[in-house]
Amino acid sequence: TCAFAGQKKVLAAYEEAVKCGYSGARAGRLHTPHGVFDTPMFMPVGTQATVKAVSPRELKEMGAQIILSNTYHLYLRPGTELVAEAGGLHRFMDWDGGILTDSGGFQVFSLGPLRKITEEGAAFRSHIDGSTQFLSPEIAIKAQMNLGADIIMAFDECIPYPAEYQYAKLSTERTTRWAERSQKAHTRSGQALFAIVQGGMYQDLRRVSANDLVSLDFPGYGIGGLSVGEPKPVMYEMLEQTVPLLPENKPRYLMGVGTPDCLVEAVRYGIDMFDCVFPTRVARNGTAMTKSGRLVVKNAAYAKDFLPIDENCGCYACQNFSRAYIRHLLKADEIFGLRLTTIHNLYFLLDFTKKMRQAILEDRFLSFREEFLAQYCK
Ligand SMILES: CCOC(=O)Nc1nc2cc3nc(NC)[nH]c3cc2c(=O)[nH]1
Ligand SMILES: [Zn+2]
Repeated sequence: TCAFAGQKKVLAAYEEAVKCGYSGARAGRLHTPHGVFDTPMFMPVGTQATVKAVSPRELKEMGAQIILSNTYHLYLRPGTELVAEAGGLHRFMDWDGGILTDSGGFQVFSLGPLRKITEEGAAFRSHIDGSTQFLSPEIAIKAQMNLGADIIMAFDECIPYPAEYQYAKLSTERTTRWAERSQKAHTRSGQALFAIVQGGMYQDLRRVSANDLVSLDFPGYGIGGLSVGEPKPVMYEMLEQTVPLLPENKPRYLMGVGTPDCLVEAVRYGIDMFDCVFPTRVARNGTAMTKSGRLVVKNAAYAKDFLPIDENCGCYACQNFSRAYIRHLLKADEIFGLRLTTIHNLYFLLDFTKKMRQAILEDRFLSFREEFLAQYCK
């Protein structure tokens, strides 16, 4: 079950609100078998059943609520039946918070050398051992039921960017048929199946995709096919076309996003949930996220900088270590260096979503957004 109680601020006069630039931002509570979680929320990505370089205890400590794991990877290695025998993904990785698994759709199309997509599903070669593999809605849902995540995703095709209108149309219609097959294959109660809106960068296809999936009645909706290289204004335009068509009392999850500037814009359009590998990935090459932009702590400029990455940051790295120390560890290829930059970046994004939630609840989200964007350079 996944009930969403959006605490959307009730506005006296909607028209009045629109004039003053009222946004669709809302602060909600997501109910799952592993707890009730606040939105807007950022979900750390733990592709292979671990959020790289940090422990479940550290994730808890920094305020992570729901984490993401990739079905495609776990299906290939160690196998989703094995995880089921181990007691499911929560037990396997010792995480008692929420878990969301993706259907493997995106990875198949972006990772493995793709073989062929048919009505039945997608044939591809494993990026691990080159073996020929096949994923379909039924196989992807069975794999996710084996993993036992709280929220699972319908099998979809993330349309590449750019794509011809005709291809986007056919693919989106197929994703809707796959969503229906995912629904029929999903027999595990207590687990929420989200559909994924596609439509490429075409307004009309986005609206058709959203309306068709809403009429199939899912407990939540992912917005896919974005953050695939399109200009940000195009992504925002697709959000503007899609989000208003989704039920207000259900969670909206924008996949693969992103940087703080994208998060604050997407929240303005009414997005509740985000995931992105960016904070953990850039951390591993020594880049820290701050409210004024990125800080490459590996740079020589910080060799004798004995201040923390961010003096106002409450994370373990900023409370105890200097830029000079972290730079030294990174230069010396010490694993602890990557752990500190990862802890900081995850904390930064988790704290940022907390600040957005607070701003929404206190009806000052638009000024929060203005102030943040004025200071943050991409
Ligand atoms: C997380 C649930 O995802 C799925 O099951 N399919 C899917 N995943 C995506 C992941 C994405 N990451 C990015 N940018 C980094 N864009 C994405 C799109 C999809 C998608 O359309 N469909
Ligand atoms: Zn920090």
